[in-house]
Order: sequence, then C-alpha cells, then structure tokens
Amino acid sequence: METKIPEATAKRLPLYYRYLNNLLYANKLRVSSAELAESIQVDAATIRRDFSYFGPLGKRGYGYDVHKLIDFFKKILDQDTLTNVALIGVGNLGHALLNFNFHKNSNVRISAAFDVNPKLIGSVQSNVPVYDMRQLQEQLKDQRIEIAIITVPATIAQKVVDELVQGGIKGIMNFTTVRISVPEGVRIQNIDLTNELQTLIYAINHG
Ligand SMILES: NC(=O)c1ccc[n+]([C@@H]2O[C@H](COP(=O)([O-])OP(=O)(O)OC[C@H]3O[C@@H](n4cnc5c(N)ncnc54)[C@H](O)[C@@H]3O)[C@@H](O)[C@H]2O)c1
Repeated sequence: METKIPEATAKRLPLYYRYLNNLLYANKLRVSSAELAESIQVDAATIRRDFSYFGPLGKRGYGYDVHKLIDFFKKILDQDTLTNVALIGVGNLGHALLNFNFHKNSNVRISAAFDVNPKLIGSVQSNVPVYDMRQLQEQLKDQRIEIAIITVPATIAQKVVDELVQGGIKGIMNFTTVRISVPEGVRIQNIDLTNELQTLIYAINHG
C-alpha cells in the first residue's frame, strides 16, 4: 500500500472495519456515509475524506458496498494476519487483559505472558501460557513477537523495557505510570487510565 494515510485516518480504520462487520452480520450490503456517520459518531465529510485516500470506493447516490469496503480494509489492516503480542506482568491488570484478549473482530491476540512469580510460571491463564522472564528472549524470537504490553510494577518498568528492546520488540503498550525511554525505532503507547478519566470529568464539568 503506497498511499500515505494521515494518522487520524489510520486511527479510525479499525472503527470502520468493526462497524462494517456488524453491518454484514445484519445482512446490510450497502451503506451511505451519512449512515456510517451516525453510527460511529464521525461526521460524514470526514468519512468521505478518509475513504477518498483509498481511491473510488463508493458511487454517488448509491453509497458504499459493504463487502467491498470490508475486503479493502481487511487488506489495509492486515486482518488476515494474526499478530502475536506478549504481556509482561500477570498481576491484577495483566490478568484482566489476558481474560479480555482482544477477541472480537480483531487480528491481535496475546500469545505469551511473562512473570517472575514462581506460582504463575508454567501455568496457563485464560488460555495463555505464562513463561519465566528468563525465557523472554527465546520466546519473543520463536513466536516472532514484536509488540508487548507491560503491566509490571512501575519501579521495574524501565528494566523490563530494556529487556524487551534487546529482544527486538518494536512497539510497547505501557500501562505503568512511568515515562519510559526507548531507542529510536521503538514506539511507546502510554495508557493512563487516571488521565482518561480526568479528561472525561473535565469535559463534563466544562460543558
Ligand atoms: N490495577 C489497575 O487498575 C491499574 C490501572 C492502570 C495502571 N496500572 C499499572 O499497571 C501496573 C500493574 O498493576 P497491577 O495492579 O496489575 O500490579 P500487580 O502487582 O498486581 O502485578 C504486577 C505483576 O508483575 C509481576 N512482576 C514483578 N516484577 C516483574 C519482572 N521483573 N518481570 C516480569 N513480571 C514482573 C508481578 O509478579 C505481578 O504478577 C502498575 O504499574 C500499575 O501502576 C494498574
């Protein structure tokens, strides 16, 4: 795919994809940008602009062919390929994420979890095997894992990240509150639930 898609558009793609699958499930084969707009709360002009990056996908007055869109987004999102993800730290939050495991309409799954707790090592939690941290490098390589989620105590987050980087990890979803540093070429996505909640509260209080 040669087209350079703006980041904001790229972020909306999984949303479109998931909604289109729901339409297909409900036997709806055609959809207009106005209908899409109402259902996913993105305005119709933005949707048309987003779709325009991918060439002519719809016809004026006819709307978009749901099958065609799904096939198209599937390719872009690489939905045909399952991406294996590692989870480091099988505590409260780690367990919740393993249990959730990104099931529906998703091309990702946590395939390996890691911890240092002997009670957890060697066990299977929500169908995911828990390995000893000492097996990290070997497993990342064997399972071709390039993405990791960290749910470890904040104090050791940087140390764990360094090990992940050494193991060839390219992207890290960081649930800890520390801002970790990584070399160029490795991407960090920080998830701060307190921040999210405060943003919501601010929005409610300031109308
Ligand atoms: N619990 C929440 O609701 C929540 C929400 C947002 C963020 N967080 C953050 O997520 C992180 C985890 O929170 P939690 O409540 O799940 O903690 P927890 O103490 O329940 O779990 C941490 C896990 O990490 C493991 N661990 C410790 N050292 C390790 C190492 N070197 N390598 C691999 N695993 C190691 C522990 O054995 C434990 O299983 C914390 O940094 C916390 O601030 C938690």
